[in-house]
Amino acid sequence: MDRSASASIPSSTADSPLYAFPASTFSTLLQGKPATWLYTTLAVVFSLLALEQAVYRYKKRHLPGDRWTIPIIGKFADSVSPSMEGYKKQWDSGALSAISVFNIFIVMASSNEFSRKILNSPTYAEPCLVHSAKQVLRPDNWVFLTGKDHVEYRRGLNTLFTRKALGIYTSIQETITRKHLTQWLERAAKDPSPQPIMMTARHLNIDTSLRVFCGNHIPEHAALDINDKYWAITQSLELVNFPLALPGTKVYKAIQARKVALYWLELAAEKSKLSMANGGEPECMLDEWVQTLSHPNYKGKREFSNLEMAMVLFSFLFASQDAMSSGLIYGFQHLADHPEILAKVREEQERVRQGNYEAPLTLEMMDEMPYLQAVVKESMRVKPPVTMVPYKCTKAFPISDNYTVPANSMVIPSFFNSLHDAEVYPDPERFVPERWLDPSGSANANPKNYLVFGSGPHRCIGLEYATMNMALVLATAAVMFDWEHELTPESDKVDIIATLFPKDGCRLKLTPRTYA
Ligand code: HEM
Repeated sequence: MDRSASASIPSSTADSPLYAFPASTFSTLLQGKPATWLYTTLAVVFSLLALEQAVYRYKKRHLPGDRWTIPIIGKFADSVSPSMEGYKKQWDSGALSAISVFNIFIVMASSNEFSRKILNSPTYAEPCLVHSAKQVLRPDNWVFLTGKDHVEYRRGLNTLFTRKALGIYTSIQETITRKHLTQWLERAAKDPSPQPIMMTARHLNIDTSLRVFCGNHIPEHAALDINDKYWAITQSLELVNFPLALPGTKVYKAIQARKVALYWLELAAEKSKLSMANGGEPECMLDEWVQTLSHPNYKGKREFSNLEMAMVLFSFLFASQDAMSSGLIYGFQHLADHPEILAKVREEQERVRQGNYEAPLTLEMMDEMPYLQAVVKESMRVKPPVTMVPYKCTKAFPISDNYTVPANSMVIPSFFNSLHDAEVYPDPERFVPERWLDPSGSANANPKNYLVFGSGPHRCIGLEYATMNMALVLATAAVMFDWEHELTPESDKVDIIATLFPKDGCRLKLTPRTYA
């Protein structure tokens, strides 16, 4: 899920030792002294600032990190414009390291051991999305459930990602993908110069998601409207936002966008229920879900209102839109930069499709494409869409023999170092899909290092769907056109907009492939 963030500030994490300044100390300052209000105020401010430093140092103990924190704002400036270089410096400073932003004490975990430990310790730590998430998703969204409630709710959603369900989604994905890639080619025919695929790939993804989730229960103009407005949601996922959702702010715009999306998704749930009640065949995720709910075996279990269903679908959109777009854009970029690998993808396509490039892909055909699957896996290893997820310690967390993360701190497991561990992935910066083809090779022998989708009770619920979608788009593109990457000084630089994107938006020149 796009919990990718870093030193973002969860609303609920406000741990305010500073503001618990005892009143008795305050009055002592005044007693029997000719202190003016100015002196008093200065004394209070000075004491608070000193206390801030003392608390920071007490919590940090021996962890690497600044010896002093910048008063009040801490590392706020770094979190406003995050850079991969900045993060890498932090991760490389130690397996655990400390920072503070607006008095929220944050422990960054960069090693595989500690990152996994946080993700798999629900009694000590639970996810806390970026600050704006509760406002954007609504606080009653299921993704904010924890513990047993979360496990039970999530169990009910597994039915949406069974192999049978994925089979239904494949044909929708295939249709939408072809439609969009054909439009890409039509635009390229009018203007053959390289164009960034940042927004076109995002549009392809959201259209695919909406159709997979809602089929034809959502009208075309509504899907376009949601796509237009969704960018406001992505922009609101900044690490730090203006705290009040006042008109004109990013969070306000994102809330308006969510209202539009929820309106259409709720209507789609209603239409799906009607269609299934009238004996329709399931054609999308909603239909699959409604059928499961009306099955005799389901009797007596939890019911879902139209609004609840809409909120679940919205959480999927929220979780997937940025991560899938990032994954797909880097998939195109990696293949363009490695023509020898793209050639092998095409050889595999030729073998499986047996010369029929128009025939729709099926799940069974995708099963016969191990090289393509290795490409997708490797692309996300080299450039993980989500590099870290913020968690919050619900109580003091003895994470190692000599360090306990204080209660209410934020802990951020990072995935980058696990995915770039040279012992598991030799030459880790290189894009080498072959490393996944050897079943006894170090990449396959160490599945615990592959944290692209997280780990533990909150591990990504949509991972099969996401990887299948990326594979399907790249496979279809590989047979429809050639793409050339226009290298710019920004191509290898990373923009962190919730997830990772190439700074220049990945500029591609497309040329249709023709078959005799
Ligand atoms: C390339 C695409 C994707 C990536 C890289 C990705 C990555 C992640 C990560 C890292 C997490 C947090 C895991 C943790 O805390 O241990 C997550 C959670 C989640 N993801 Fe994904 N995700 C992707 C696509 C999707 C899709 C397509 C869906 C739904 C259709 C989805 C739905 C979710 C949900 C609902 C959660 C929260 C699960 C929970 O809290 O139980 N994601 N994802």
